[in-house]
Order: sequence, then C-alpha cells, then structure tokens
Amino acid sequence: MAFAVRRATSTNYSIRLDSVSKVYGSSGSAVRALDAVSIELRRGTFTAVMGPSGSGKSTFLNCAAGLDRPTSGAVWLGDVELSKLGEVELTEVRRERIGFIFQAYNLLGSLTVEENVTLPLRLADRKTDKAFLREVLTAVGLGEHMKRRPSELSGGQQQRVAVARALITHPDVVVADEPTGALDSRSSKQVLELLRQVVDNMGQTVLMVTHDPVAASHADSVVFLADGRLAGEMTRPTPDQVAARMTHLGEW
Ligand SMILES: Nc1ncnc2c1ncn2[C@@H]1O[C@H](COP(=O)(O)OP(=O)(O)OP(=O)(O)O)[C@@H](O)[C@H]1O
Repeated sequence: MAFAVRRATSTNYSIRLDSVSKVYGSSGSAVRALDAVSIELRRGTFTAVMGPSGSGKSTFLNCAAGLDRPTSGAVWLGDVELSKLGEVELTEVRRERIGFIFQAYNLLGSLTVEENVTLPLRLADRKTDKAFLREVLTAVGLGEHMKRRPSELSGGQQQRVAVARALITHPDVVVADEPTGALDSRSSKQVLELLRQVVDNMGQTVLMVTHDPVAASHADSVVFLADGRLAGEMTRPTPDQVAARMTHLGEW
C-alpha cells in the first residue's frame, strides 16, 4: 500500500466537533446524549472511542459522520461544515468522503466481493480505478476471492471486504462502529491490524467505537466518554491501561 489518500481539503484535521450537544426527546423526557463535546481528529491518526454503556459513543460517531445532526454546535469534515448542509448535500458528502464499517458488515448478499467493494463508486457515478481496486483487495487479503459472494466467506473475511469498501472512495475519514464486535479474537486481530496499516501505510484517518480495550490499544489514542461528556484521552494506550480507566469510569 504505497499510495497516499487524495486530500480533498488542506486542513490538518479530518473531523472537528465544536461544542456539539445532542438532546433526544423534549422537556421532561429529554436525554442529553452529548454535552458540549469539542475535539479534533488529526489527519492520518487512529482514534478509538470508549465509555460505559449509554455514555454517548454511538451518538458521537453518528454526529461526527453526518448520520445524525447535533442539537447545537458544529461538525466539520475538513473545511466543510456538515451541520450547515442540506439532506442531499449531506448524503453526497457521506457517500464520497466518509467510509463506513459496521459491526454487522452490511454487505449485499447478492453481489460478489468485487461488486460490494465498488458499490460506493457506482452509487456516486464514479469510475472504478481497477489498479486501486486490486491494490485494496490485495491489502485486505482478498485478491483471490473477488468473485465470491459474502455467504462464501468467513466473518473476518466479510469484515475485510467492508474495510475495502470503506477505502475505495479515498475517503477523508473511515468510521468504524464496533468493527470487531461479531468476530472471534483471531479475526478481530486481523481486522484491527488492517485498520492500523490503513493509517500507517495509506495515511487514512480512522475513528472507531469499541467496547474492547484490546481493540482500543491498536489506536494512537483513546477518547473516553462519560454521560455525554469527554472524560479524558489516552495516547499510546495499552489494554491494561484502557481497562483500568474504563473501570474507573463505571460499569461497562
Ligand atoms: N434515538 C434516541 N432516542 C432517545 N434516546 C436516545 C436515542 N439514541 C440514544 N439515546 C440515549 O442517548 C444516550 C447515549 O446513547 P448512545 O447509544 O450514544 O450510547 P453508547 O455509549 O453508544 O451506548 P452503548 O455502549 O450501550 O451502545 C443513552 O442514554 C441513550 O438511551
């Protein structure tokens, strides 16, 4: 993987949240899922998000990736303010500039590996760069399985297809929500090492929500959330340090 990410913008951060709050419901039943969260993710870094159940991790990820809109505050993807975009533009930005990886892989069963990976390009009416496709599939270890369908692959292989699909558009950021939640420890390790390579060798920016201290230890830094607020950050995390901090934050 010798290529570099195509930069759509010149900012040195990929995502920036500026005092982002998210309130679900109203008045008596309102839940403040995020409370004035400000953070910048530098380009070419791997950040994990951890916190007790209900601390706002998914809400954080969804707001950062334009899947959900903050109640107040601003979200920037490079020099584009997501919170100012209309639905059509936001959909386009998500499709073209953000790569998504979900716990459940979300592959289309009727499509081959190759077709699943290139789907974001077809949806955006963009041509497939065959050399890049081959490079990405080789990088995720699936160069020999391009014509298989998801049902003919293991869970770990399916998630690696999802990683390739997330990379194919040269996104500004790859967002992963519990990417190893459904995998055994060996497949988890492969996927996490792959995400690490994507950052180190391709200069990608990765943001990952996880419950697993071992998974988080593959990141450059871990951001902790508690009750919708930032509750600290740890650089060069080890699994033990992450687990100790999580225990300190409460039940998880
Ligand atoms: N659509 C919604 N409507 C109302 N409340 C919501 C909604 N989504 C999330 N919440 C609430 O917001 C808070 C944060 O939820 P969120 O899913 O972001 O937490 P989380 O840290 O990802 O949790 P978990 O680790 O259990 O997945 C919780 O109190 C949750 O119940």
